[in-house]
Amino acid sequence: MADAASTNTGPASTNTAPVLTAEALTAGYHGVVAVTDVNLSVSAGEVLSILGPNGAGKTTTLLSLAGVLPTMSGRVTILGEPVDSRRPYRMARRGMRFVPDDRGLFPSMTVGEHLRLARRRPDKHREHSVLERFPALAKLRSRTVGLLSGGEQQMLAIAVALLAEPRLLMVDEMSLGLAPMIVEQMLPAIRDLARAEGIAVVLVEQHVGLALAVSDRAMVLNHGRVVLEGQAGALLRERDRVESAYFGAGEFADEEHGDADRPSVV
Ligand SMILES: Nc1ncnc2c1ncn2[C@@H]1O[C@H](COP(=O)(O)OP(=O)(O)OP(=O)(O)O)[C@@H](O)[C@H]1O
Repeated sequence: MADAASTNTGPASTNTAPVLTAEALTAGYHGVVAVTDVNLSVSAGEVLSILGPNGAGKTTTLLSLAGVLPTMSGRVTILGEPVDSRRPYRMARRGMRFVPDDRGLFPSMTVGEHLRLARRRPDKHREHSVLERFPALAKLRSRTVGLLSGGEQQMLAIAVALLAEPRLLMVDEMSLGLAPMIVEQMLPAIRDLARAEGIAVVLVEQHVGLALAVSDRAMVLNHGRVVLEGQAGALLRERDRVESAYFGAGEFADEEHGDADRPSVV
């Protein structure tokens, strides 16, 4: 983690026009609000992490940003165009890739078939440069996806998204069920590609410390609202503020639960 943090110096070549914006985004299910008043902007080459405890509204936010879940109010744009949940193909053509927490792969297809389908152009160099980041995948081309481990499937899902040369990559809980060692390899790999290729990245993550180490900015959601946001490096140094945002200031600082009992999230 220290390595990832030490290289967290901001995107190499940030194009300042935002790739993704949300203004006063409110979203939910069956008329019940789950997240409200989310405002954000992500530029090319920038990594934003959306953090927060279970049920905070992270996935709901990401689904709305990706156009999978229609917004109840507010506005989301990708490359200056309003997101239209009725036209997912158009959003994909514009370079949006969304990796859901169930990875969205076809269990009966092989790794190689996924990689071939994902390439926008018959460009072997692209495949090599993506697979260099995930060397374990290169040896598994003929393996059926249903027989891959969870970590291997996650690597494939990310590789498939990256092969399409996205302008915007959104990943929901990449670390779900993965060994910490794999997460420690994959998150910096995504950050490096984002920097090198100017991809705007939004991560929903439970590994708070690692997410902050690879991100440029982060926001913490709690009970459907943004309760803390800022530069990731600064938040990494101010873990008390992040923990307060997770647990609510003072919630654990009473007689029964001293600060020492408060679980660490960073
Ligand atoms: N399909 C759904 N129908 C109704 N309510 C839902 C649905 N999905 C999520 N919710 C509710 O919306 C709220 C936010 O859930 P969301 O999944 O966005 O949280 P999260 O921060 O991603 O949580 P976790 O870290 O546990 O995945 C929760 O109260 C949840 O119960």
